[in-house]
Amino acid sequence: MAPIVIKSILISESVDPCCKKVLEENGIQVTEKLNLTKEDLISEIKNYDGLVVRSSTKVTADIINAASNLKIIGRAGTGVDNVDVDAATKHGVIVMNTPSGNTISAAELTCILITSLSRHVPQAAMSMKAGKWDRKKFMGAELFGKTLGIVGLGRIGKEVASRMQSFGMKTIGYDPITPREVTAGWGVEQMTLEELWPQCDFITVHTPLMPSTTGLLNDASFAKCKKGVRVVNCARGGIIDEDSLLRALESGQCAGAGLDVFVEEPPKNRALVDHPNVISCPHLGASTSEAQARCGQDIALQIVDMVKGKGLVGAVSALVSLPVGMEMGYGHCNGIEMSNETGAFSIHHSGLLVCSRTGVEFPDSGWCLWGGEGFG
Ligand SMILES: NC(=O)C1=CN([C@@H]2O[C@H](COP(=O)(O)OP(=O)(O)OC[C@H]3O[C@@H](n4cnc5c(N)ncnc54)[C@H](O)[C@@H]3O)[C@@H](O)[C@H]2O)C=CC1
Ligand SMILES: O=C(O)C(=O)COP(=O)(O)O
Repeated sequence: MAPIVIKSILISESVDPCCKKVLEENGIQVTEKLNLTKEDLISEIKNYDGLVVRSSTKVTADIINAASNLKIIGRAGTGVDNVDVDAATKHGVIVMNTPSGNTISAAELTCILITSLSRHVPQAAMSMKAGKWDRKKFMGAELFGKTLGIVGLGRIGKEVASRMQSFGMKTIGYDPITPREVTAGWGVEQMTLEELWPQCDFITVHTPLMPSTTGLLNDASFAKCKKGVRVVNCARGGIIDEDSLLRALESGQCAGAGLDVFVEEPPKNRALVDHPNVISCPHLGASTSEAQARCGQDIALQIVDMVKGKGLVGAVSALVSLPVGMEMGYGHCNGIEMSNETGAFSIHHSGLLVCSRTGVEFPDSGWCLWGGEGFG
């Protein structure tokens, strides 16, 4: 791979200081400017070879079009839905993420929301602060023996399963790519969504946001659930349709929701946040010092490796050809029949890798490219 020259990088969000340190140690000039407006970013971006973001900076096509020198957009985290990957690819800008750096933190917050929902901890704490001692109102239910449905059995879904199994929960799930025999090894029985909905006491979603996952939980799927199901979304706003969720909460079909993410962040419509059976956080899944240190360091090291021509780890936007039978690395890709394929992949909307031979979509799968060859 030919080295790519990166002399200057703009960091537009609160990224761990180790990111700046590693880049500067490798001769890259770093400028941190937080809370830029879209107009500010459009006028600034032409001065930089690289941009490092988290989830708040919306890197739209008009920003990318104005970025005459930009070669890399580094996402210190997992989801790249805030970056127009198509526009970046058209402009020859590489988009890179660090998908495993915040897995444990996001999984832990998910489990915290599940356990809090079962015992109304946030509501009880608020009532104590209001000077009350209300033991009756906050009667809960044990998690032991209950069924947790996990939709999306990738990195975070897997970690959630093992943690909630330690509470004695039965874990069932659905994933169109991760093979059933792989998740059976983690104690997660896979089934169709139709079979899953009516069995669950709790449902948690861990998919990327893309057309096939938008509104996965909607009026029709809520209607198939047990009355009183509780749901958690620590993935992306919109995977659980927000209007349907509100209707299900109001009718009692859904007894509680734990929400870390929203369609609009921060949400202007406060109906869900204000609902008494909703516990919510301002997108805190990755907000731990450990996750931020990993993501900040990983994105800096990946950029430095790219500059040195060592590799393109984490790239989600490079047009890439995989040699026949190449080892794809992680569990759920190993399930794809690659052995007789020359896997020509191209990037689709929302950062999906699409195999031109099979049409199989790989969400958010920069890590699939580890060890790959033939980057353009
Ligand atoms: N709240 C937060 O701060 C954080 C949120 N996230 C988000 O969590 C989500 C999951 O992240 P990871 O587990 O790292 O991703 P991953 O790529 O490891 O796993 C996603 C899984 O979803 C599956 N999937 C795709 N389409 C599906 C469908 N229609 N139905 C069911 N499963 C489907 C994929 O096959 C894959 O196994 C992403 O949306 C990510 O952006 C990640 C980190 C922090
Ligand atoms: O990594 C992800 O997908 C996240 O949602 C975390 O977002 P953040 O880096 O905390 O803005």
